[in-house]
Amino acid sequence: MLETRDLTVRFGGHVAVNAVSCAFEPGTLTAIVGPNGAGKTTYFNLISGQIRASAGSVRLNGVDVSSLGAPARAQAGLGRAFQLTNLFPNLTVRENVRLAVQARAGAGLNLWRIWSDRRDLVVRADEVLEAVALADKGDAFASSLPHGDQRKLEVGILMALEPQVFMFDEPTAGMSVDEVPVILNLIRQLKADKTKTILLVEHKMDVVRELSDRIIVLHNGELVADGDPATVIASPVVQQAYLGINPEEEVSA
Ligand SMILES: Nc1ncnc2c1ncn2[C@@H]1O[C@H](COP(=O)(O)OP(=O)(O)OP(=O)(O)O)[C@@H](O)[C@H]1O
Repeated sequence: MLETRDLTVRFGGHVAVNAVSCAFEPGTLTAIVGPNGAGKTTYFNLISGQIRASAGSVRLNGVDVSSLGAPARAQAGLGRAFQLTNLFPNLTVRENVRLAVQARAGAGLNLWRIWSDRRDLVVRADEVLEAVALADKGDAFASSLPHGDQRKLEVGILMALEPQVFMFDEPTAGMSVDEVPVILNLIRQLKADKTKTILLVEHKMDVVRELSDRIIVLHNGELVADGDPATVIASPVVQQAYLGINPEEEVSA
């Protein structure tokens, strides 16, 4: 469904993502891990079109989308949660979700005109609010929500847009311990839909271990490991980067 071929970006002399070739299939959740500065967010930016590649390509359903900007890639089915930047702070929670539902239905963005005769859209918006556990906060302004609820709303908006590819960049960052399970449950629900491809950048290895079908590891912009979670987590590069364990010392100890 989604593929990067030799995807590369240089910032001045620095190669932040270096010839990364990888294909992502529907029905799988792939975690992208690696130490700080490894190029994970930059790789996401290249896929979603926030930045243009210096070389290589991004293909969606076999079509090269490399020349498209971020909005066109979103329309083509690449959905990315943007850590709160895609919320409308002065609209209510329900209005935020409704706008996304409307956009998905191709019904334009006039919040006040459409709702009386599109009961299906109302129902869908309410379903999404239920799914992200925000049904009781539908009338609150997005700006008034605590951080964790804003992150849930952001996921709700993404769900309402029904992309083919869901991209989550540290979806639980800044959330309190009791809020984390809600987001993880949502991602689990999305995973159950075998037509969706999910990419997840996440530092918390327990989350990665639990959710992912596959892990790829970036290091200095390069793809250095790719495989099933157990194998990749046990690999020297991950042990060293995340757990501070030097496998050679372990062996000699
Ligand atoms: N716009 C930019 N201009 C110059 N350098 C950049 C730019 N964006 C990223 N970089 C550099 O590219 C490298 C990769 O950064 P990136 O944010 O993708 O890493 P990351 O793996 O997401 O890190 P973290 O886990 O800390 O978020 C870093 O060295 C970073 O400083």
